[in-house]
Amino acid sequence: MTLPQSAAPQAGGQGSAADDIREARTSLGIELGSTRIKACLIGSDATEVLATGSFSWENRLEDGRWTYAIDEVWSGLQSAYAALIDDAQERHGIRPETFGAIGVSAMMHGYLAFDGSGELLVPFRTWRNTSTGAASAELGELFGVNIPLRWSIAHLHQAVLDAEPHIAQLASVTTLAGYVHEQLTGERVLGVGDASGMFPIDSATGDYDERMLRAYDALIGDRLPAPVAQLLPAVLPAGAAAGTLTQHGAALLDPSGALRPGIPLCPPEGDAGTGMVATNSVAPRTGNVSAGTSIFAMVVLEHPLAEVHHELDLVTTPAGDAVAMVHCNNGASELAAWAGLFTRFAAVAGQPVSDDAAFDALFREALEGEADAGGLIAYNHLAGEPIAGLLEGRPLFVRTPESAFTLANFMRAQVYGVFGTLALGMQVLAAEGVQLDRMFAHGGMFRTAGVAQRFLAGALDAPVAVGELAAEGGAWGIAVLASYLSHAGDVSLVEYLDQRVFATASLSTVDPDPADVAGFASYLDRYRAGLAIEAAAVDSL
Ligand SMILES: Nc1ncnc2c1ncn2[C@@H]1O[C@H](COP(=O)(O)OP(=O)(O)O)[C@@H](O)[C@H]1O
Ligand SMILES: O=C(CO)[C@@H](O)[C@@H](O)COP(=O)(O)O
Repeated sequence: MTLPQSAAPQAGGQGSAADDIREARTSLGIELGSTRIKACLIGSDATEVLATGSFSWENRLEDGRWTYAIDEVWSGLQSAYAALIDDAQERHGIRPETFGAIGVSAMMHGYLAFDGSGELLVPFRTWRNTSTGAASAELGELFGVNIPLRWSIAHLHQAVLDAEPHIAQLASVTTLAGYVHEQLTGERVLGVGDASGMFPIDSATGDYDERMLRAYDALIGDRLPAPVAQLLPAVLPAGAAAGTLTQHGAALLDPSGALRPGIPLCPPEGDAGTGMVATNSVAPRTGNVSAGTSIFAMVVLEHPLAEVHHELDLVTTPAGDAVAMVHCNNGASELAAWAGLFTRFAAVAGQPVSDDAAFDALFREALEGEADAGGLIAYNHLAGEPIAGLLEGRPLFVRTPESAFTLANFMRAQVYGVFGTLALGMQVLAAEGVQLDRMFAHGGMFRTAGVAQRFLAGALDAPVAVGELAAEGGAWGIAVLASYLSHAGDVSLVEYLDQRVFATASLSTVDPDPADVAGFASYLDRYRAGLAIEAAAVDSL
């Protein structure tokens, strides 16, 4: 997800925003996304973004596993934080040294394993790894719920099954947000939404499911050094106190020494939860789609699902309510690769354009394409894609000799390709009878207004809303969760968002165009049939 566009500077740089910063009526949100680490500062009006900062990074495939270096977590956080401080100085004439509250959010799941002295035992294994098939199948059977490949317990169990030597020294496992939060505060805790992507949560207790904890301990016997509950972080709901910034934590975030310790932190959350907050989608029947490096749709459930489906993951809101998620490992990265190719072409042709301008031109062209993309098909599978039954990624573009190979159709096929696997999963959710009042979309694809939004409405055959702060993301969502710390005693999270944060927010909603709906349905038929080509590519290339 991406950050809100910069708010307008206060007149003379010394208005109420500067007062908010000086008097610490602010909340700092930090999100470690797949392609950017983002920092976002809000004031007493949560909808006003006072300053932002970011740092670009990329996962790497090392020894067959997607990872990020831990050193880069810290250098990236420091850069994003420093950029935010500079932005505050430039826009409001003041360098913040303290905040009312801080929150940390990050990509969810995966595996960060530590020994008793806090040493990382193996390189960070991110959500994108699909090497946990045996573990996920065994746990799904044991628990009677879908355990996706990227769940932390699947990573842990796979390491046990593979008898990895580090298991003997294992003292704790956490997510990226949990790790950063612990370094900043000394507290080994996790927001319930992020925890739900480690191990199944019982929404009635707001904690790890007791029955499943016991079943896992019985299965594992002495193959782990401790009962699994001792290895996992403690679970907290939104609004709970989750520790304060220590001297050590302050120095990690701001090596200049200006940042003061003692600031309260909210429970660290995953980007699913902060996406729900950023789109006011935490109440039953609300849904949202996040379209970034990955793409995933979530709907807050009114009733438990009737059956287990491998296409549907169960997580929770930051308040602990059950959410069904259709998650695809591959979102808009392949689209970005094609946009990069065209940007380079423009440069070598002597007409350089910015990345945003290239997206704008290519997306506008896609609007001119045929409703079914002229028979062209694009597969965005850079990484394995469980819903499509693919263990590895092989991005492909396919056409027949008679298909209409134009730039407009090509670009429409690429945008449709981002929504292809998601649409397959959404059909399963619809067949479960899950009702939703609206779908709210967010993420980098919506930086170009009106195009991805229209095609997504066609793909889902449902109205799609995009917020005024269209590209607002998890960094803003976690800043809002941090601001909720001082209100949690008075109002529920749903009320806080409805009444205090989103009361005046305006939305642009696009209804599905019947021609797009029919065109996408025909694209999806070909897309589904062509998955056999993808599987063959994985086998032979
Ligand atoms: N101006 C733009 N218009 C449309 N799509 C864009 C634009 N800029 C970036 N994107 C798309 O947004 C994606 C990044 O989305 P983002 O939500 O920031 O990702 P993440 O949170 O996973 O790092 C890129 O892969 C790219 O395809
Ligand atoms: O796996 C999940 C959510 O379940 C995400 O954390 C993961 O897809 C990363 O999301 P981004 O593509 O970085 O927005």
